[in-house]
Amino acid sequence: MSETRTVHVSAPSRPYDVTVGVGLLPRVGAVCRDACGGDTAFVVTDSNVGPLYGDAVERSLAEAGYGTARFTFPAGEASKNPATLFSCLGAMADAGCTRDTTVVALGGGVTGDLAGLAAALYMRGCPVVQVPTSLLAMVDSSVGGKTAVDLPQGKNLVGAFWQPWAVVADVACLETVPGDLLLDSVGEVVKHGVLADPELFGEVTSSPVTARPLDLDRLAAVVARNVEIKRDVVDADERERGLRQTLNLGHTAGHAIEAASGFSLGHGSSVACGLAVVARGCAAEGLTDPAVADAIVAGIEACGLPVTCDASVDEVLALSRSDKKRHGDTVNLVVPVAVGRAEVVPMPFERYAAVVRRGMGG
Ligand SMILES: NC(=O)c1ccc[n+]([C@@H]2O[C@H](COP(=O)([O-])OP(=O)(O)OC[C@H]3O[C@@H](n4cnc5c(N)ncnc54)[C@H](O)[C@@H]3O)[C@@H](O)[C@H]2O)c1
Ligand SMILES: O=C(O)C(=O)C[C@@H](O)[C@H](O)[C@H](O)COP(=O)(O)O
Ligand SMILES: [Zn+2]
Repeated sequence: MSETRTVHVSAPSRPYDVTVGVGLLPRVGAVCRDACGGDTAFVVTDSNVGPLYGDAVERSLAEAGYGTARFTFPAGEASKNPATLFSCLGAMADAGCTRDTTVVALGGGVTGDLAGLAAALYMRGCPVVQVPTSLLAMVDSSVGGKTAVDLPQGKNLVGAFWQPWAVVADVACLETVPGDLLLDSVGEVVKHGVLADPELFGEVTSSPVTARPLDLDRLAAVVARNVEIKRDVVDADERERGLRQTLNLGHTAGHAIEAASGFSLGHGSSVACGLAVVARGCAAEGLTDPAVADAIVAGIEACGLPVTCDASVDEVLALSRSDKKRHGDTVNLVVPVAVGRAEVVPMPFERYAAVVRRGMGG
């Protein structure tokens, strides 16, 4: 019998539980009943996840007394845009959803971000329960309340903070995730290790968590540890005024690398690559001990994640200009100072450009 772990998030705007374990999908309805009440649920999912898990989740919701409707969009980052968001909102209106309807975000980070934003907007806000099915969504995006869609100008440019009412992470769902997508998610796990937990970093970089057959109990423990790391930051700084900016480690360059690839490189791989670029560049610029940078880059490589990319320095810098951590000419760069600690260092854009140039070997 596998252990079920509960991590409590005490975000000032809304406290909630994150439940992590094996075989939890049949509990989704009961969790929604306890956390949200109401009598209707609207399941948002993508074209890969819906056919796999949509029926099980709707069955559980029906058993808990909910009438259900479902919105399915084409899987992938290309759908994380205002057009899909407004289709989803229109489908909610067509289905007669009210303010008491619980939105159930069933899928990866794209689904969670899109459905979370739809829930924040529909009738000025209705409950959302995150049911993450990718490793990335379990360890990161389902927790903390950031929701968003992309614009052609950049990632996550339209969004809201909207904490979920509950999160249910059933690691058994990871069995159906293709190998390359499962590996991609490890980028955010490595990031959490570098931010806060040298032991986690050592564990996941020395022994792959994505090796088949999957060790679901180990994965559940890894997911719960990542959720605790993120929870500690979100509890302290829900609105990203200070400490939460550290969760963006690797993202200033990473989001640019992701966009420059036309989103063919996954978010986790882009973050891993952005982290490698920043670690090398910060070492070259005297901001990070070179031994720390070497350990980070070696760890990323050991996982099988990229430490270089096809994008040019100019492309990465141009795309970095729309980053949300830029204030005027100042970039708040998250600098890895040790494996287990990062600091936000404000710097002029030109200094950030030097970090990126040197980190990319330019
Ligand atoms: N809100 C946040 O705090 C936050 C944090 C990190 C990342 N993100 C966002 O999350 C997104 C990346 O998330 P992602 O990697 O989960 O992307 P995703 O949602 O596109 O999922 C990746 C792929 O895996 C498939 N998939 C998911 N679960 C599956 C399952 N159990 N079985 C089979 N296929 C499955 C999806 O259909 C998709 O094709 C990016 O848009 C990123 O910006 C948000
Ligand atoms: O939760 C956060 O805070 C994060 O920064 C987590 C990131 O992994 C995530 O990719 C987030 O969506 C990035 O936020 P953004 O504000 O840089 O778009
Ligand atoms: Zn991220």
